[in-house]
Amino acid sequence: MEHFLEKAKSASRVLATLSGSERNRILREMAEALRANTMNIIEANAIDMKKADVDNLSSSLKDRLMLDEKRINAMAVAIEEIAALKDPIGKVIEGWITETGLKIEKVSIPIGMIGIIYESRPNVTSDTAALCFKSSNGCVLKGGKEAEESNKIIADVLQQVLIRNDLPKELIALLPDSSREGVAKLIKMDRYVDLIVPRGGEALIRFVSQNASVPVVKHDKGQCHLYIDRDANIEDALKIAVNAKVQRPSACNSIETLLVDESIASAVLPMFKAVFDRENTQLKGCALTREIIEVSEASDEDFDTEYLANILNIRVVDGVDGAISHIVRFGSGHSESIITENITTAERFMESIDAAAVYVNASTRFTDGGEFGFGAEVGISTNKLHARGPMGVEGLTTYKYKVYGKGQIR
Ligand SMILES: NC(=O)C1=CN([C@@H]2O[C@H](COP(=O)(O)OP(=O)(O)OC[C@H]3O[C@@H](n4cnc5c(N)ncnc54)[C@H](OP(=O)(O)O)[C@@H]3O)[C@@H](O)[C@H]2O)C=CC1
Ligand SMILES: N[C@@H](CCC(=O)OP(=O)(O)O)C(=O)O
Repeated sequence: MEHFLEKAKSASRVLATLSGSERNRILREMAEALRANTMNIIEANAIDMKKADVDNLSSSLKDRLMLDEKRINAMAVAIEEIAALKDPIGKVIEGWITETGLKIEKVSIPIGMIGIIYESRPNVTSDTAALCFKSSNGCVLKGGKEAEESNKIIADVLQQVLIRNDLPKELIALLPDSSREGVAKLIKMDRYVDLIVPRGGEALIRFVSQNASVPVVKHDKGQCHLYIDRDANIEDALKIAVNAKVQRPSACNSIETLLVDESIASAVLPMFKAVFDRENTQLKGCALTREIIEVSEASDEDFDTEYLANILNIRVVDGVDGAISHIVRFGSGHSESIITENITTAERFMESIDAAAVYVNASTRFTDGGEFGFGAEVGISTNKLHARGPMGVEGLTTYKYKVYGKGQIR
């Protein structure tokens, strides 16, 4: 492992010799290579999917894992969008001249070597590789075990492009030992790895936070909420609630709980039940909810559960403050939304909620690198430092001060 990481780290230094336009050209080649290998990728993915069937994996896991022509094309488009972004490296963020006449420039630079541990979602392999390459970072990727064959072929296709361009293939590397022991070693290799991004469920985040000596940017689970205020436009609220739960329940940015202002609960809950029944959503409710509509009981454990499935809790709360209290207790700092036409209430929610993305009158499903205009994302950072929310190329940079003198001494 150490030898492999040493090689990968020294490979990452080669990136400093490439101009932004060269990196973009190579990225566009990577996109084309993915398209050209569509059938090979689908074949490799079929092996993973067959194993997923044999192992009886959940429908949300299979939905994340599955690749078809459309999804592979979307991966290629994401790389092209990343290529089209402004170069995040070498940007003078600020510049000034001090009293002593020193010219100081704060300039963006790559972080170096990034280790990314993620779920069984093969598009993350090409998305993160492309984001790292664009921002001149080397990367070591460790995807979920269920996606092994898909990840291998995607990484291989991208590496072949590097080789054709006389670049070391280790710039985009899969962790050779993908076992839990391999992860345990990786997160302690601070000599070679500059940042670890764990993207996944609670067990992964806990393990990495407790054991890493490399700095970590957590991409934790999404325990997301939608609050329907007394001043909500109910037509919008119904549409947004359905989208935030049903469009892709397996995604971390989908909601798990609907919070409803008690002053409108008896009028609106039957409407929410009707729309969710049409979507076959399994509803669970608090005691007040169950006085109004017929649903099964939601316990505190349910309010703390990320279903990643078409299941939704409903809780009646005492206005915006009740919603904020619930979110403070159960939220995971990912994405939260309020539906209201009242600007004061909207602002109160915006200012009080401590999450990576806080929405007014929109679906939490928008917390996504592509939707934010970043081309793709390494993931949704639930950290406050160093990056927050969809982590794109900007989140993969740091800076240094370049100080130009004319013989000054202090
Ligand atoms: N914030 C964000 O950006 C995102 C968050 N998520 C969250 O991820 C979860 C869904 O992913 P899920 O399928 O459960 O993924 P897991 O958390 O089970 O797995 C993700 C990765 O972590 C590894 N892993 C898991 N547990 C450990 C551990 N204890 N020690 C070392 N490595 C570990 C897995 O390896 P292996 O497979 O080899 O066991 C895999 O590579 C949801 O909670 C979702 O909200 C998902 C996507 C984005
Ligand atoms: N980029 C994603 C968000 C990340 C995410 O949810 O990942 P996952 O939990 O693996 O489905 C999207 O909304 O498309």
